[in-house]
Amino acid sequence: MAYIEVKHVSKIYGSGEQVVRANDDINFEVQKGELTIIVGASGAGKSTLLNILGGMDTPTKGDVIINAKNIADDSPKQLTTYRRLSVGFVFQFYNLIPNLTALENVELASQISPDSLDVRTVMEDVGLKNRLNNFPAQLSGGEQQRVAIARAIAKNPDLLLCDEPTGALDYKTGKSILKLLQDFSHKTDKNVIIVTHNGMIKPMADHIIEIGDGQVKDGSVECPS
Ligand SMILES: Nc1ncnc2c1ncn2[C@@H]1O[C@H](COP(=O)(O)OP(=O)(O)OP(=O)(O)O)[C@@H](O)[C@H]1O
Repeated sequence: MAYIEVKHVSKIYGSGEQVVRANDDINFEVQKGELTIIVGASGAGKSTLLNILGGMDTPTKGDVIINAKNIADDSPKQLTTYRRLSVGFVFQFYNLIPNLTALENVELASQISPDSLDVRTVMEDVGLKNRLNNFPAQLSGGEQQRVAIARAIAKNPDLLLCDEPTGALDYKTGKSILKLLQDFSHKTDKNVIIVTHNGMIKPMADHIIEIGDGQVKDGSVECPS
């Protein structure tokens, strides 16, 4: 059975003449341990889909089966538990807490998970063992994104969702961030899903899902490993 099954998912915002079909009958499967990227033009519905997968939004219609459980049926309380225990998030602009050090930012997230990883080991894995006591403003963009990734990984989530994680970074720094995400997925057999405009990511993916006008396009491919 696939780790993720998205079946006939639609998300409709507004009503009457103001209706926006952000996702319009989306269907795909993702196998365990895959690094998946979701690509598509601006407004295609990528972030909406990522938010639904992460339990931050609910579909208007359809099933979102993650690890054999349909989160589309979940109550808000169940979704809170799902987000807390099963999902890590990485965003374009890091979203670190400015008055906490890099280490404290990661510790804070690890404290909400009963299955968290050793924070100092995670910081070392992302190449930041010498920057533990720096505040976000003292770190480069790439380093701040490493802290954000460490924060997401330290929770030990089954699913790591990234919305344009390299959007604010130069090519070389972006590539090193992607390698980090790829390593996480392949070494731990966990799922990473990256929403992006960045074509550079395509060769690193195990699975590419192309979205256009709220629908999965035929170009979507499962990449041979
Ligand atoms: N909360 C909302 N209320 C109304 N419309 C929304 C809402 N969220 C998204 N939309 C609309 O849904 C459509 C898809 O938006 P979405 O953010 O998912 O696209 P995207 O592919 O992630 O775009 P981008 O690459 O520019 O971030 C857009 O037309 C957007 O305006």
